[in-house]
Amino acid sequence: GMDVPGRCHRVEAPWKKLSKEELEKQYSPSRWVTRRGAEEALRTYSQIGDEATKRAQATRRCLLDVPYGDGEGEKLDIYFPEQASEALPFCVFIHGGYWQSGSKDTSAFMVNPLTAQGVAVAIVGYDLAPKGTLDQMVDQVTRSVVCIQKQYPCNEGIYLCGHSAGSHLAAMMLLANWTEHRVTPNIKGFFLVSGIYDLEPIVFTSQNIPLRMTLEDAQRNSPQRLLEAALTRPVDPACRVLVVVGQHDSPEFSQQSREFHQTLCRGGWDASFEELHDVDHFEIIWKLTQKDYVLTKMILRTVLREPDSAGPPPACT
Ligand SMILES: N[C@@H](CC(=O)c1ccccc1NC=O)C(=O)O
Repeated sequence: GMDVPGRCHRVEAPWKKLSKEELEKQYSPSRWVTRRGAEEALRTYSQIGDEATKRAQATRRCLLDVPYGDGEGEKLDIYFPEQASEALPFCVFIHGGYWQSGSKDTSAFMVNPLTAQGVAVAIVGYDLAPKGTLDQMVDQVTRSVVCIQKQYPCNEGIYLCGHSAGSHLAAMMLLANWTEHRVTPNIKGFFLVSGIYDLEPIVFTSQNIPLRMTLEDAQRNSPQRLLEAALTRPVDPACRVLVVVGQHDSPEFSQQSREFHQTLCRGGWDASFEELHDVDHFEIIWKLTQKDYVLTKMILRTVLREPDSAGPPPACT
C-alpha cells in the first residue's frame, strides 16, 4: 500500500521480491567470485586453510582439541605467541561454511600473523548441520567463549571474529546472556566478516535443506531481528564492532552487513563498517594469512591498541 508519512510502518524486505533463482544466486557466495571459477574458489579456500593450519601447528605452541563441553564436536584449538604469558589478548575465530561445512582443523588462517604480534588465537569447532541445529551451534559458541574466559581469567580482552555463517554465530554473542554461565567474558571487540545477520531468506534457499530451519528457528537466531527488538544497550560501551564485507560479495550479503551495522549504531554500539576493496567472499578470509593485508592490520590495530590504564585493574584469581 501507500506509505503514510509519520506513521510507523515496516518496509517490505527487498529479498522477498526476488525470484527463487535470484535468491538462490544471491546466497551462493561462490557464484560471485571474479578471478576464478566457483569450484576453484572453494578448492583454493580449503587448500589455503589446510596449509595455514599445518604451518600454524608446526611453528606455534598450541593446545589442540581442548574440550569446552562433553560433545564430540565441542572442541577448540588455541595457538600461542612465542612470549609466554597469562595476560594475553585472545582472538576467537568461528569459521564459515553455511553451518554445514568447514572445520577448525582447516581454519587457522589468521594464526601466524596474529601470534607473531603477541595475540593468542582460538579456533572453535562446532557441530555442523544436520547433526547440529542453529540453536545448538549458538549455545556451543557461547560455551566456547565461557571456557576461554574461565581458563584465562587474566586475558587482556577477548575479540570474536567470524566469517560468513561464523560471523552470524559471532554476532549472536552480542546478545548472549552470560549470567547463567556464572562468568562474564572480557569481550572487547567483534570482527564480523561477510556475515549473514537475517536468516529468514536462507529458509527459502537450498542451503536450508541440511539446516531444516523453520521460519521461527530463523527469526529466533537472527541477530538483525533480535537487535532491532532489544531495548538494551551494550554492557560495555567500549566494546568495538567492525562489520566488513568484500567488494565482490553479492549485493544481498553487502546489504545484510550495511543494515546490521546501522542497527548496531542505533543500538548504541561503537560500530564501524568497511567494504574491502577487490576481494570476494573467500579471499577476504584467506588473505588473513598475510601480515600486510588490510583486514589483518585492522584486527591487529584494534587488538593491540593501548590497554585502557584508567579503568579498574582486572579481577584476576
Ligand atoms: N556452497 C557455498 C559455500 C559457502 O557458502 C561457504 C564456503 C566456505 C566458507 C563460507 C561459506 N559461506 C558461508 O558460510 C557457496 O555457494 O559458496
